[in-house]
Amino acid sequence: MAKINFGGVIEEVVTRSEFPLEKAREVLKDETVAVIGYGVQGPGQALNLKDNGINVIVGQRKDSKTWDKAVADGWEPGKTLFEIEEACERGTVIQYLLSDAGQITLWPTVKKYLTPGKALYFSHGFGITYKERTGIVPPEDVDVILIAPKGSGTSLRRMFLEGRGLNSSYAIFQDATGRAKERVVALGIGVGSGYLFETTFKREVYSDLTGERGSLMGAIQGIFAAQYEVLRANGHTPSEAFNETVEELTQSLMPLVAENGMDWMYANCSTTAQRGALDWWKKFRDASKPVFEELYAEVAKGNEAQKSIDSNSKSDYREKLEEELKELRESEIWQAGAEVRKLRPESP
Ligand SMILES: NC(=O)c1ccc[n+]([C@@H]2O[C@H](COP(=O)([O-])OP(=O)(O)OC[C@H]3O[C@@H](n4cnc5c(N)ncnc54)[C@H](O)[C@@H]3O)[C@@H](O)[C@H]2O)c1
Ligand SMILES: CC(C)(O)[C@@H](O)C(=O)O
Ligand SMILES: [Mg+2]
Ligand SMILES: [Mg+2]
Repeated sequence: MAKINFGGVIEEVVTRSEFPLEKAREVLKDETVAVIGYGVQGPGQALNLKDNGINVIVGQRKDSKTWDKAVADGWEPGKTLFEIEEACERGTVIQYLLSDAGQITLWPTVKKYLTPGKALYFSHGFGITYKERTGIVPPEDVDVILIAPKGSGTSLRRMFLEGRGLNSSYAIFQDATGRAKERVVALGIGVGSGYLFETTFKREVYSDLTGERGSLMGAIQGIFAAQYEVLRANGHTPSEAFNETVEELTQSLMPLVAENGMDWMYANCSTTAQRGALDWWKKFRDASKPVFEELYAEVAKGNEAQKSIDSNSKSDYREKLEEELKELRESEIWQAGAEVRKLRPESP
């Protein structure tokens, strides 16, 4: 494993050059990888594994939209696409990619097929870490492993097709066969990861729940809304407020930050922007840090997991969710955004 100095802290990572695809194929040559669930991660991981020459089948509920999607993606019923139970029976690696709530419901069924020597694979530390709440306790004679792509399943597939790779974390919760490490790393490379960094199930779920509620989605949406509302309240038009809040960030600055870092961005904007951004960032950090601390504490107590389990198990879950998503979709900022996106010269 390569030792990398991340800003003064040495970590070990697995790169594709030290664990090439040929090695992954060799490790997995006698395995049948059953990808259970074809929502967001399922398609990305299953298609990348297939294109990487791994023996993979998909397990999905019949008579569902996602079954039809799997067929449209080229999975063949009875050959590479099966009902969940049949796929679990055929798989030697069971990639448990149902929604976290679906994993709880289906656990008694899936557990039956975890015969000795199989591997149970997750892309989230949720089910295992919060086992008192999920009831997911695997038998002791199977490997329990995790590859968590750090991004959407949509990006996992898109980046793979572009010859790039999304980074993933990996973890071993249980090594029953003595092969858990080579299995998990081979699967990580097989699903198209750019490189792999080590974690535990607990650290994965704590950081993931914090990130998606925080700077990846929750906090950023909150900051977008706050700035947009202030600009609008002060007489700025929707197009001006949206461009100055979101469009410039995603289209101009973030690609540069992705390439070079925020430190470079600070060094390569106007002196005026530089002065202001240097003066204001600590104020924003200090204002938001207590919220992040509260968020992390809620995650660590299991309250965020419980909220998500409870809301997912309500009978009117879908309707309530649709109402909340509609509110976001119909908010002025995202309505303005839809128009701004259409005006991009490259838009169809
Ligand atoms: N969405 C992402 O991009 C992403 C990123 C990293 C990790 N993850 C993790 O990967 C796993 C899968 O997430 P996802 O977003 O792809 O899931 P999802 O919400 O898209 O659902 C996946 C599948 O679960 C099936 N399902 C849900 N409830 C079911 C039930 N009761 N019985 C049978 N099938 C059921 C759905 O039909 C669907 O095919 C989760 O552990 C998630 O935390 C997701
Ligand atoms: C793609 C995300 C936000 O990183 C993932 O964690 C999820 O749960 O969908
Ligand atoms: Mg997540
Ligand atoms: Mg995530």
